[in-house]
Amino acid sequence: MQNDIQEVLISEEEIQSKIKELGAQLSVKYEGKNPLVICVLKGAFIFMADLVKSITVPLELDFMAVSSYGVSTKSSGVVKIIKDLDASVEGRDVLIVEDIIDSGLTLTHLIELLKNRNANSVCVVTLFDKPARRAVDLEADYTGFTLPDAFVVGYGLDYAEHYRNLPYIGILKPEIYTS
Ligand SMILES: O=P(O)(O)OC[C@H]1O[C@H](OP(=O)(O)OP(=O)(O)O)[C@H](O)[C@@H]1O
Ligand code: HPA
Ligand SMILES: [Mg+2]
Repeated sequence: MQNDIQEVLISEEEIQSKIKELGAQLSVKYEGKNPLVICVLKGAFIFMADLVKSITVPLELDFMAVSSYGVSTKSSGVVKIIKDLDASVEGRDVLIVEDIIDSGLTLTHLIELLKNRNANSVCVVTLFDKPARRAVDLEADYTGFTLPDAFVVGYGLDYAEHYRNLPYIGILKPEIYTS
């Protein structure tokens, strides 16, 4: 698996220290509240698990599975809901936890959906952002790292369902997805 990586972009240590910072900021933001923290599966599962350990206010968790990439390195533009939330978001302060914002299509769709379901507030935290690839005007409220325009894997992010378990973020050798 490591042999398929051309370059490590962000190390495990850098990721863990950034998540502690984000957790501290979110703990201040949600002081006195009981946010509903939504993990956008599958990619955000590792970030969500690490992030909530650094948030000190009481919170509830829910999970939603969406997919727009399939086995491709480009968004299909169609956001498929594979698993919906268990809880109602009506009147709730919702924190969406994403691993990466690329075209922005996934999040635009989700934010719209949660607002239509009458969430009291919707805030987005993403660990990674690739602003160069945006197809719609969208910015997260909290961002961990800004990435160059390259397809990356690791720390939850996959290529054709592989590499999610790498503890760092790396760029895949081009021959892996062009062959
Ligand atoms: O800004 P966008 O261009 O919409 O891309 C970002 C989304 O794409 C990836 O999910 P994917 O569809 O690959 O599903 P996965 O999390 O199950 O891998 C990623 O985890 C984000 O949810
Ligand atoms: O760079 C990426 N890697 C993996 N999944 C993704 N989904 C959007 N962008 C990416
Ligand atoms: Mg994916």
